[in-house]
Amino acid sequence: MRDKVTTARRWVIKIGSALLTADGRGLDRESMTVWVRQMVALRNSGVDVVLVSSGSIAAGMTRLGWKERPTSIHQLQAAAAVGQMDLVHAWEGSFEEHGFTTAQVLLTHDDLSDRKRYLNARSTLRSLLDLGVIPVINENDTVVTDEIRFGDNDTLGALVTNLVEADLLVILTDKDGLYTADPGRDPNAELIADAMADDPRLDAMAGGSAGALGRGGMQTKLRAARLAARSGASTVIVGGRIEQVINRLKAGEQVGTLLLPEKGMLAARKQWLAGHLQTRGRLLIDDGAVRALRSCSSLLPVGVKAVEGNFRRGEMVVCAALDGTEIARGLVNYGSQEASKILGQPSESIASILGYVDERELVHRDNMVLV
Ligand SMILES: Nc1ncnc2c1ncn2[C@@H]1O[C@H](COP(=O)(O)OP(=O)(O)O)[C@@H](O)[C@H]1O
Ligand SMILES: N[C@@H](CCC(=O)OP(=O)(O)O)C(=O)O
Repeated sequence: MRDKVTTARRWVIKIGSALLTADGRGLDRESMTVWVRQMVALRNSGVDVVLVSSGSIAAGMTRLGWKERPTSIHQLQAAAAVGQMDLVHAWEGSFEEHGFTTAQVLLTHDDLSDRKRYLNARSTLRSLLDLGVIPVINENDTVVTDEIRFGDNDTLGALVTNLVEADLLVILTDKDGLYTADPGRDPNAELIADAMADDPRLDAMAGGSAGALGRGGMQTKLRAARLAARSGASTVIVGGRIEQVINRLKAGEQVGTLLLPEKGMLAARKQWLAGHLQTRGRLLIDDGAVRALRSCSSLLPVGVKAVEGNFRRGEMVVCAALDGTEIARGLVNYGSQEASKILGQPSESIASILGYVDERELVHRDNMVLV
């Protein structure tokens, strides 16, 4: 099941206040550099990374010397305005050490509910990703009012996952994952490894309240997983202090709780795939591959006879039989130049031909619609 994590090409990583601010002692810059190192490795392996970072209010409180979280919205907004400076400064400095550029993106509910602004935000984020920039997103706390704020960044993380069509939402928090009960209160609570996001039994388990610094607790993380599932994305809720947590997730290790979208949701993604993307090229496939695709298998390079067009990894291509009949469309795992080199070859040879392996499939069945 962890292949949903290892094969995901676009990750939204949300880091909560409880983790980022070292339990209220200001920003935990040391941990931030550790996560940055891993996010850089992820990016270098070809995965797009979008960071949703909380912590502005908590960082601002420390800067202003406040011990207690204020209750007045204006004081919270003032703290957020102060702390956001610290926050982006710390992320920027840390990514810069690895030669990566960051961008601050502050969003409000209105930005995502108004179609024009939604599309605008989407284009900007896509452009940033195309430029190889790491977007660092938070809620625009200074302008939102209580009634319209997301409040917790779990929800924001999920909406950003939908917005950028990410395959995976990773919620880093202060507990190792979702437990059968709040582990702070129940010593017998057990970690859940995998579940369907829509499993109703999870509601009672996530019922406990948030920690002192976070806003949502597990309830909002579960809701976020369900929101992310709407666009076919999986969610991992995992402890941000687990050593090498991002690297281990990428390697397929079973850390944290994986919440999967239901099958119907995947169908929705496929519907979207079918209707909304321009195709950039064509793969001509042999009869064996036609049969494999029609029985819902992935397309392997071995079944491809010719590559037409100029496309990049992640773009939509047509898979057609040798007589030109269109069989399927899907998102391709290798650009046209690489695809031409590995066509007709067994997947085991990809590494020796290209010098690296992204995926053994040319088009994975999850990213393919039969025509
Ligand atoms: N079933 C559960 N499993 C794990 N943690 C839970 C559960 N129910 C409630 N919690 C609480 O949720 C907290 C994490 O949420 P929160 O404080 O909002 O963190 P963050 O700032 O990372 O969003 C945990 O510290 C824990 O006290
Ligand atoms: N946007 C605000 C609040 C977000 C917040 O605390 O969220 P979370 O840590 O995810 O529960 C901030 O940056 O402090």
